[in-house]
Amino acid sequence: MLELRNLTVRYDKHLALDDVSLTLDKGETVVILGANGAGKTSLLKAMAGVVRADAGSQIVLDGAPITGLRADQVTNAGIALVPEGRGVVGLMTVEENLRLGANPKRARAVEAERMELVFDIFPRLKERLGQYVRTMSGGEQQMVAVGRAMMSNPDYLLLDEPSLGLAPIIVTDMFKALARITQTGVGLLIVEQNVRVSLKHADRGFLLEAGRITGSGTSAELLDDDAVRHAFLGGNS
Ligand SMILES: Nc1ncnc2c1ncn2[C@@H]1O[C@H](COP(=O)(O)OP(=O)(O)OP(=O)(O)O)[C@@H](O)[C@H]1O
Repeated sequence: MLELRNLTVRYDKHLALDDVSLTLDKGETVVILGANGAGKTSLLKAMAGVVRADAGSQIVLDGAPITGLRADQVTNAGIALVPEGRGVVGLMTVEENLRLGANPKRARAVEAERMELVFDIFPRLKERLGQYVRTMSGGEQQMVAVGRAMMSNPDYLLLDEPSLGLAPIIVTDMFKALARITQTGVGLLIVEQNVRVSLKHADRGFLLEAGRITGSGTSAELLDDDAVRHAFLGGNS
């Protein structure tokens, strides 16, 4: 289990995350819903070791504290981040991008086996191995980003707005691929503004407003929640 206990993040005097606590199990999908500037990216970056958490914050992986680890150490511990904007290398091919994600320290399976799993999840990547990523569509680039993160053999995958800028049909395909990833036992933490689609695919969710958790529940509960409807789904729709 991955646990956040009282996670607080500050940029100088600005409090971006205030005492956030939550848990994520292997094989489950949890979504963090929040408007622009709510702190969603900061939450994932703190978990991934990209930004520093304040004193008193605890990030705990299977009972062991991992607070303060560097990004590469967090990846070695089994947590992979798919950043906003995807972070793929446009001037490299699909294959080169995937190999960048391979992590010898977590080589429970050899690189070729990881690659086969990625092709199983995203068959198109196998067909496009030699294509330069910058020539790919947004949806295909998102496949490369998720595939690359999967190459590190993570137990937990953190995804920053995986649906951003994608057409609805592509978003549906992406969430189907993510569901396939959870079937392999990986836990997913997804931050999203696309409330309907993400709740449809998630087990549970949290509402993040101005750096604080203001609500939580199963996906069905959140879809039925007045505050969620009001904030994200256009009133009573
Ligand atoms: N490096 C930084 N320096 C100063 N302030 C920052 C920094 N990064 C984020 N912030 C501020 O922290 C708050 C939370 O930002 P964050 O990017 O985590 O929100 P978000 O929910 O991901 O927003 P968005 O959906 O717009 O990406 C915002 O007010 C933002 O301006």
